[in-house]
Amino acid sequence: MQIGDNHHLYIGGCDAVELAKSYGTPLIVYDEKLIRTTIQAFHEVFRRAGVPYQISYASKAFCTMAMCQLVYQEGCGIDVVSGGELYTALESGVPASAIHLHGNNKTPDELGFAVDVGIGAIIVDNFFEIALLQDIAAKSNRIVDVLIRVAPGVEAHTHEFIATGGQDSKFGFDLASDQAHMALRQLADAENLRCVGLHSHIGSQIFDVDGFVVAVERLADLYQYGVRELDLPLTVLNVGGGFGIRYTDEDAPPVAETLSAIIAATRQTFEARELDFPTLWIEPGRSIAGPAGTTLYQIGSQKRIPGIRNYLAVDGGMTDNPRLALYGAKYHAVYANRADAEPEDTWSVAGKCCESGDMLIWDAELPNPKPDDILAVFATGAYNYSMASHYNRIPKPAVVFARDGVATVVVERETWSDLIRKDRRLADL
Ligand SMILES: Cc1ncc(COP(=O)(O)O)c(C=O)c1O
Ligand SMILES: N[C@@H](CCCC[NH3+])C(=O)O
Repeated sequence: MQIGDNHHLYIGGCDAVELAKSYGTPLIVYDEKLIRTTIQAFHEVFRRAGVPYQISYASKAFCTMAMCQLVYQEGCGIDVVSGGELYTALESGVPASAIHLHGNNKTPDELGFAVDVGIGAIIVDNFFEIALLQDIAAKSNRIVDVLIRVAPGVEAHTHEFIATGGQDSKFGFDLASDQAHMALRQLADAENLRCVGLHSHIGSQIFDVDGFVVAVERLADLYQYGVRELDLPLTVLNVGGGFGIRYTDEDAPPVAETLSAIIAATRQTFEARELDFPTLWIEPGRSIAGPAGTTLYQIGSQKRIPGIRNYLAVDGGMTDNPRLALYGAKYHAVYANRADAEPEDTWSVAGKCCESGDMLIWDAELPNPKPDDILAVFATGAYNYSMASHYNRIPKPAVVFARDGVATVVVERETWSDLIRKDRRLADL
């Protein structure tokens, strides 16, 4: 946390209080340099290991044109999971060849769009999709590079709603019951699909490397089967994203160590099977976007319930950050206008939605609030704006990138008129 002589919080060299004044609240402020240095740190781990690799930013964490431009400039590909994300990445100027498409239920339109623009790869998720995609690729007379998404039966130690690699998951081909092997056999026979790799993503906000290592070992067996038994042109092992970040002091993210351990496990398992080291893909989302984002809110109403709890309400809430409501997520906050003030009491930070679960932080240690306080909630860069809603017809906040003291609006604040833009009045009333 950077604090100026005026005791204000600074983000990317910009005074957060001035940002709130200039652009209004809630405001999501990204430290642009932090996004860049985080990506550079990922590159560095791979470069030091001297292995072929690709970093694909999982745009679901925060998908806007500016973010796609930035991460592509830093040498990332883009992982998209819908036609809308694909469209955003393409409109930002990222070439289709640097994009790959995920999803457990891609529609024919989405697949057709991806094939038409010449997407880099499609990660096929299920048998229904193999048939659909083969048909679409044949009709447009193209050969499409695909990876298969494998459910490796690994339980990542994270919230059950964001664990995705276990056997009972809606994502991917089950490895234990041989469905993944069967998928590879089908792809070996699919004339317009070229299976170039395997993918697994075991979950999100993971701190423990063991799940990744087990997934790599299991995928290596399947990879060996694909190369040796089916003569597939496999070159890619994509281990997904999921690297945990620090939301509060309880979290201690070992991102570089985790990545190094994944590289070492890949080296060991592939060498043991006398396979060439694959191009190792990762798809970090949260770890790139999350720590760089801070949300600024104007403090509003307060109440003390004697012997029970103190509530402090802000001018946003679950509409811009649904993560506490969904996952019981924890956040750290300070007042941006007196960022070094000592806590005086516990204050639970509530949103302004008509919902008791609309909370941002339970029992935060904070100074007693004053009317002009601006609350800064840290690590809100991932799965906040991208999961924002219009519940209670609350417009989505503005987003700025701050760098070397200069702020740039990358998403305009929505207005009430934006909210009714797609509404149509009944003609006869
Ligand atoms: C297939 C896939 N790749 C990458 C990610 C990004 O995960 P994270 O944001 O935890 O890095 C996700 C989301 O969990 C995902 O589903
Ligand atoms: N949206 C979730 C993570 C899901 C990741 C997508 N597979 C979160 O905020 O933690």
